Amino acid sequence: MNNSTLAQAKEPEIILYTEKLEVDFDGFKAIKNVNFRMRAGELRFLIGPNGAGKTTLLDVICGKVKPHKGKVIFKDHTDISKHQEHQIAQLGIGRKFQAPSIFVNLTVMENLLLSMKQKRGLYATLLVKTDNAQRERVFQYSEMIGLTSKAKEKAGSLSHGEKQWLEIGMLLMQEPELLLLDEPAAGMTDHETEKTGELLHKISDKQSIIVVEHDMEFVRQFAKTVTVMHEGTILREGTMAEIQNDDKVTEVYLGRRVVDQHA
Ligand SMILES: Nc1ncnc2c1ncn2[C@@H]1O[C@H](COP(=O)(O)OP(=O)(O)OP(=O)(O)O)[C@@H](O)[C@H]1O
Repeated sequence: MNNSTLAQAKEPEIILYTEKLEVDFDGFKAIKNVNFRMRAGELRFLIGPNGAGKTTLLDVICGKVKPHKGKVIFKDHTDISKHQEHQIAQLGIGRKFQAPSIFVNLTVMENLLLSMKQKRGLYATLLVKTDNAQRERVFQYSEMIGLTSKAKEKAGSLSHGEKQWLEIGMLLMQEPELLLLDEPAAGMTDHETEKTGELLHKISDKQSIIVVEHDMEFVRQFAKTVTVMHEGTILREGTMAEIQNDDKVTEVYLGRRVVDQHA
């Protein structure tokens, strides 16, 4: 790293950056020399055609995939590229996958309680009495995800969109500083999609978020900054207006205008 890169990297507002990141799957380079960088409080959308390396980049950040080369620097310059997934989660990075992994036979409130950062085991948490601070947190996040009125309903009875919000709420209960979300609005109704976008903006008041997204209408409506990936590299970065007028971006999306398609 040269001096100017080092100076930039030490800027306090940078929450995460990767340096010359490379992921190799048996000789196939899914990520090639990626220098990704984001500031605290950003809501960053990651887009790109199928196979561009978006999910792999999230997998590396959360520790699910180990890079072949390069670094992933989080917050206070900790290189998390060799950390285990649970260590990375403890450091403050939370990942939500596309399929919800909620406990369908437990209530919304119980699901949130179980997700709380604590030393007790899973079921001990449900058996012992919750204290005021815990109840306050459950209330705060059930309110944020719009499920306060359904707090006592079984998670299995929620709509698809509500299940996704519950899982985001469960992630928030762990108080991560950086959330990684994979297509959070996939399969949602228009109304649910709109509410999800608003929720992401609310969360980004305090936390940083990276969203992998295919739905260009959703990105257009809610993105502040967009990173476009293509064939394992970062092709472009900018506002949606800049991205959708970029010839190279249009070209990798098979000549169609980015705003008109669902990649
Ligand atoms: N475990 C793996 N083993 C081998 N190849 C993999 C593995 N995971 C991903 N790949 C390959 O790496 C490339 C990038 O995949 P990745 O899932 O990161 O792309 P993506 O941009 O998220 O695509 P999509 O939008 O289709 O989900 C693809 O060519 C994929 O086939």
